[in-house]
Amino acid sequence: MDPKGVGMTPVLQAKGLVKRYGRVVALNHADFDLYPGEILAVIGDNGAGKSSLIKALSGALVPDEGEILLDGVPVSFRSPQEAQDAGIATVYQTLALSPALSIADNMFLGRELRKPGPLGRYFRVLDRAAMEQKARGMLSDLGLLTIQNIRQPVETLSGGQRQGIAVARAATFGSKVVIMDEPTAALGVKESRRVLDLILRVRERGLPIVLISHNMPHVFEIADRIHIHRLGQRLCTIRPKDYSMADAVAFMTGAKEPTAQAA
Ligand SMILES: Nc1ncnc2c1ncn2[C@@H]1O[C@H](COP(=O)(O)OP(=O)(O)OP(=O)(O)O)[C@@H](O)[C@H]1O
Repeated sequence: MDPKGVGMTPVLQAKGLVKRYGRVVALNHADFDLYPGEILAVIGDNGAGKSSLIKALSGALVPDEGEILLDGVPVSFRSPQEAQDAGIATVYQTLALSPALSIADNMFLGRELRKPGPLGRYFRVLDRAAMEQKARGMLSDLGLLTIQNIRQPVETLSGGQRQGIAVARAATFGSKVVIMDEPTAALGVKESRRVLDLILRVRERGLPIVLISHNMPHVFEIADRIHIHRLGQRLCTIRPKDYSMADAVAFMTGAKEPTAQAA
């Protein structure tokens, strides 16, 4: 599928990001564009600066130079919370879920619904029924209702199911962008399949996704565009249908240079 949003204002954009760690330049005038409704994969060799880029976009790192724009408006995040509040939801490899809490509790962690009226307002009584109903609705929208019991503690779920909860949570709360860092790295074949399907379903709902992955078959299967990062900057972006996986790896490692058009 062709990315729908290319040519429109990027949902999330970075221009000339620089991040130095002493003498190491992790980001060397890096640019980034994510368009509405697309799955953008970010690939690059170890140490190329992918994590630094993602951290800058998600508020976990403050760049030394450069600009970040959300819906065309310059933003500067001083913490991941600020980025999240602005609509940038990040699902990390090490998931920020509380294992002992239920699925519904995890989905509403920090955003609990209270009972209407004085019970909720003054006595802070949680509206469990409403949370469970909303959680169930969201999971079923995303095709995740193989999870039978919304009250079941998250520690009883598989890795793929946990990713599902984290993504559902990210997709529920007014997010504009979902960033997923190596979502399938720790998963088996079947579970990976489910997570890839989930990413496609999130796109169907209109949310653009940034997918950081070392898994070329996964990237080539689901990405609309691929941002290739090398030596702290964006080398080029390609469409999977125009190039082979071998080409992408060759660009990544520097074995081959992209055409002027891709660069
Ligand atoms: N906190 C830090 N302190 C010092 N150097 C750092 C720090 N974080 C990253 N770097 C350096 O910055 C460069 C880019 O690292 P980054 O983690 O962004 O790359 P990456 O593409 O995500 O790599 P990988 O695929 O291996 O995770 C590397 O040379 C790394 O050693």
